[in-house]
Amino acid sequence: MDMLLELNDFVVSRGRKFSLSPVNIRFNDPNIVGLFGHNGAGKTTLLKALSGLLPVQSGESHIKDMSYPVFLPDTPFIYKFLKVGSVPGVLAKYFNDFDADLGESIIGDLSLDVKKRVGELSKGMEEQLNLGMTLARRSSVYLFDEPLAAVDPVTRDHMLDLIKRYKPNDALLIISTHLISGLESLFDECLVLHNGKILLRISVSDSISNNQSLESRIKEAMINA
Ligand SMILES: Nc1ncnc2c1ncn2[C@@H]1O[C@H](COP(=O)(O)OP(=O)(O)OP(=O)(O)O)[C@@H](O)[C@H]1O
Repeated sequence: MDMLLELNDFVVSRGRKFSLSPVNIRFNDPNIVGLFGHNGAGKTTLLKALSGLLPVQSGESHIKDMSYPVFLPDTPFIYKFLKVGSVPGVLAKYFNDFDADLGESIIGDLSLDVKKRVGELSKGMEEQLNLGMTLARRSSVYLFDEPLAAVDPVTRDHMLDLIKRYKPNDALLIISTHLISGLESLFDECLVLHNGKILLRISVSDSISNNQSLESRIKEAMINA
């Protein structure tokens, strides 16, 4: 399997007080990766720097086919004044990698009223629209920053379905989250960050075959850090 994402001595600083330690990691498989860690561990910093939204102090990142990663921020990014039906056409103008036909079909799947403005949607529907439109972009690497944080359990299930249905089979997806319980079936592997360092990388299938709960492995790593 080709490399999908590789970081070599990747260093990002936020002022004088926080820095990612040189991160060295490689992802070859088109997995769904859970990115865990305490508040302030550096999850957003890592995802934003990989997306080109924060400067990198040193080191480098490589992505398959030199494509750009697709980033889903932790707050909705689609303008609220847009009519839902116009969103795919607008995003296709912003993003070269946006598949407008796929965007329209995802809106159809979500049963959204295309005549409503985005700002008139419920919070959960708006979150699903933002997630769905992010999945309508085509890339080898997707980076989602806490997409499941502020939604009720039913909406969360809809969002998990969206991810499973529309994540390209050959792409890597890294999701930062504080939720472990109930998401074991989503992740193929998990990373734990602490103070800007990767503390733990575990494959979910190894954890299951060792009869360990994913939640206890991750909590143990965070508590003992
Ligand atoms: N705009 C900023 N300017 C300076 N420092 C910042 C800024 N944003 C975050 N930081 C600092 O960078 C460090 C890492 O924060 P980051 O947001 O990456 O953590 P996180 O793991 O995503 O946390 P959370 O789970 O709370 O979202 C923290 O010490 C934080 O205070």
